[in-house]
Amino acid sequence: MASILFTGAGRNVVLSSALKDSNDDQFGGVRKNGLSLKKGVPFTDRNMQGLTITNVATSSRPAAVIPEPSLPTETVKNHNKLVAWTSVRQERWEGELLVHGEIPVWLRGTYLRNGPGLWNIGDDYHFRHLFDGYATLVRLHFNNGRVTAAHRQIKSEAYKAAMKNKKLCYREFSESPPKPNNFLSYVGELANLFSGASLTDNANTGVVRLGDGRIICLTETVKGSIQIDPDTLETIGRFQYSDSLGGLIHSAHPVVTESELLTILPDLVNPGYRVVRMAAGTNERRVIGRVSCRGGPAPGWVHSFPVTEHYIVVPEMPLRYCAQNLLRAEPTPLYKFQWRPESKAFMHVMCKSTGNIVASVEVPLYVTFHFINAYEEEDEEGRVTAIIADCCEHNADTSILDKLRLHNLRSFSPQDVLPDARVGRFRIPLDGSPTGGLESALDPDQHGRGMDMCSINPSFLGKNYRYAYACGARRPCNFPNTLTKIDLVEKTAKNWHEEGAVPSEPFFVARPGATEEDDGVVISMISDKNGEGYTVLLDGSTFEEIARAQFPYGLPYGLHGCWVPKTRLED
Ligand SMILES: CC(=O)/C=C/C=C(C)/C=C/C1=C(C)CCCC1(C)C
Ligand SMILES: CC(/C=C/C=O)=C\C=C\C=O
Ligand SMILES: [Fe+2]
Repeated sequence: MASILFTGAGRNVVLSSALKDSNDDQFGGVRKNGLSLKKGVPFTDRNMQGLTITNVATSSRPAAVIPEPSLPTETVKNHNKLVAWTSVRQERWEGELLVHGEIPVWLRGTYLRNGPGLWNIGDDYHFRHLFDGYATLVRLHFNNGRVTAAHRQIKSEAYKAAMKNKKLCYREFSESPPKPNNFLSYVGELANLFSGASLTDNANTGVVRLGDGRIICLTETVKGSIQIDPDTLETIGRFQYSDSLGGLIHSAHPVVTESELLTILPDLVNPGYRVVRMAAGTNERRVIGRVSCRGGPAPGWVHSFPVTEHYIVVPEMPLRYCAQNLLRAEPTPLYKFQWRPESKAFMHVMCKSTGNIVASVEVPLYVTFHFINAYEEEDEEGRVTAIIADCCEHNADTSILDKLRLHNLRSFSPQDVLPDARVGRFRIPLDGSPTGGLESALDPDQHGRGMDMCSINPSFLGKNYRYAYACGARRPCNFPNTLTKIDLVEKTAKNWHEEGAVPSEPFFVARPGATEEDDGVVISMISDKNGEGYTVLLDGSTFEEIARAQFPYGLPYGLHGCWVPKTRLED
């Protein structure tokens, strides 16, 4: 085992790198024939981009051993370049991060982030779209003002098959294995699609902590629900639903509380949506209710959905699944979807306890991936008159999907090509009115007309709330490049920005005992323009930076995270 000593302000950080072939890793191994790391180089130097490492451990003792690890040649080109859209494959990496500023001592626990961090299969196959990449977990563990980090690939069947066979083996978001060349194999392929056998289980979108403590990584295919160990980031295995509900696809973002998981299963055969509940401690989903589509011919894409205290809102977006596109091997402009404005847009409201639909209204056309939150609006007598549901809304323009192609993201032109987005606020009346409203909750210029990747204080889930955190824009840009705190009452935003950097979803963690909604910190991981990576902590209230912790190499962009509080047992 070799170690790299990194010295920084008042603390020694040792990255011990096992530069042997690892027995527990059937795919990896350190790549050879690359650059050598200079002895004694502090880790703020740009020296470890794009590493493929099998095993790294940390140590807090001062180390004298200075290794010369080999880096892959391709890492050279990442120097001085944003690494957000570059594959960084880590079969396993762990290390303590150098902290600047002060991490509050009350912040004790683990932030896990999932996302597509590997967009190639060897040298020959390169994915096209951000959402295609193989799932990559990053872990930040906060304890007593210190941060340790880890980084590891999820071993889905899709990932293992790709690494073993050196080719794409399952249907990913935008890509499918090559088309069969004769009728018989085409029929087989059809059967594989409808049985789900050819769909990916690459759980690259989110990670949730169930009420019973199990950690599940998710994508939009039901089979892509994978349990991981939050301490080691090891893949435990597929999360098996014990019910017989079937279903091939579900929302990438279930709503998870201490007692249950709620999710939506779109029904492509008989267009509609099944809303299901899985109680904590079980693997069994039970149907709460079903709602049929009002437009057609297929359900709208449900990447996420909002809930209030008593209701589940089922969005029916005019960006709909498309059976023909699902069958195609080659990508279409909207991938597996189709924009059907003539089919209109709807919002359905289902009662959580009965499954009854209490409202189903037509709303203006919209495009969203992420709902922020929802709540019940009451009159003076306390009667619920409407549901307010907020989302990151892309002005009913599907072009954002194309902008998330890797080619576009990697084009570092100063052109302002990120389409405008806003906080879209739906008002869904519960008085039987046939239509609902959709307006901007604040002037989108407050957040640079960019808006996505949101979080709230989880204690305000489903309740009247004031603050949302998200990624916004400092123009010109081709991707959201700020962190923004939205005040929905004052209709203002506070913005954090560092030139050339791409921040990931700001994640709010409340201070234990807090009484104010914004009393806590916001965590984000940043890929900066120099090819480096760090995590930043902002004060949830002032939105000022309070600390940053530097990674020894740049991180690929990641999507969504969750918080695993430190348990008493760990004290
Ligand atoms: C990363 C992200 O936000 C979304 C990922 C979505 C995926 C992987 C969707 C995959 C699908 C298939 C492989 C076939 C069926 C349709 C669909 C759910 C889009
Ligand atoms: C990263 C993203 C949209 C950015 C646009 O402004 C959407 C991610 C969706 C999946 O989680
Ligand atoms: Fe998402």
